[in-house]
Amino acid sequence: MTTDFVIETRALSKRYGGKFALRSLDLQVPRGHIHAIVGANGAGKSTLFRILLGFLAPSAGEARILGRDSQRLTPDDRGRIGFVNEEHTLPAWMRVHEVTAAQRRLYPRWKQPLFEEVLGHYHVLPTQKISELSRGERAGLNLALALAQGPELLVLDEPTLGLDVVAKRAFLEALMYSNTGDDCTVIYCSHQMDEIERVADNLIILEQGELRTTSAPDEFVARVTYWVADIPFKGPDPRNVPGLLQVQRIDGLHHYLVLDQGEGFADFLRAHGARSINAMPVGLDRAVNGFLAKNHAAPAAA
Ligand SMILES: Nc1ncnc2c1ncn2[C@@H]1O[C@H](COP(=O)(O)OP(=O)(O)OP(=O)(O)O)[C@@H](O)[C@H]1O
Repeated sequence: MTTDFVIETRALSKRYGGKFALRSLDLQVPRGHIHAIVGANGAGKSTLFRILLGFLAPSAGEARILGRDSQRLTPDDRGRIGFVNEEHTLPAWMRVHEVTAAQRRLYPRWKQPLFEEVLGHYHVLPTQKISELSRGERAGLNLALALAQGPELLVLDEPTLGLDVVAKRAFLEALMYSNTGDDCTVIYCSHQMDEIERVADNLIILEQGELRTTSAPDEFVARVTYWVADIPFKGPDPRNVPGLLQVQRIDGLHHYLVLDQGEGFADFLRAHGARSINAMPVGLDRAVNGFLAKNHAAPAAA
């Protein structure tokens, strides 16, 4: 058993009929910090979470969470893990103070001041029914409940889906506040790169059930560059462009998004007749989406 990793999978596969949702995934998530999992729709993120939480059995391989086999979690193990998903399901007929009291009885490590601090980001009254809360308020309540359990690991499956900018900001601030002591590891999946850029310390990219890369978000961003070149005629055959993620021709200029290319890329463009060349950094959104789009549609040959 390795306790340095809050999550560890070995050759983890999940197949639904003829379709692989996870393919021989080897993933290690170290303790501490906020880890974001990103991937296109259907990449296997929710499947991974469901296996890790013991809701779903793998087809092959193993998954460990907090050092335990995810398929053999005890109630005590589950008490060390908080889970929030996009649905924010709580009993609709209960009042906020009733839900809170029930949770407080359930979790011996309950942290009332933290609960109040996190819920304080929202204008929720203790006497309100769950059914009366807005989606963002329900998300905030869910997060406050999950954090107040004092979990060692908090698993969030697209927790800010459908929230407006203000609710999203409140959610993220609460999340970052909770993580300041680093005694709670957060693993979180989202399609919202602006959020990930703000809160995540580590970026895990899944593609078609396989692990593509793990690194700090800014390290990943530094690997991707955007080049605009004035090349007469068609320019080089896209199949020969090193590290190509995307190419577009706009107003007679070639726009290239490339991975792992240094200054040598300018030489490549010059060798193909480029007259003016500009390299620009990109944000996480463009870097990740360019990376993921590469295998969705190969660039057409010139
Ligand atoms: N119960 C199921 N039966 C059959 N196929 C399934 C089932 N659940 C998921 N899949 C398939 O497994 C793959 C992974 O799905 P999963 O929900 O894990 O992806 P995801 O990365 O969470 O996607 P999204 O970003 O769209 O939420 C998809 O191709 C999906 O169609």
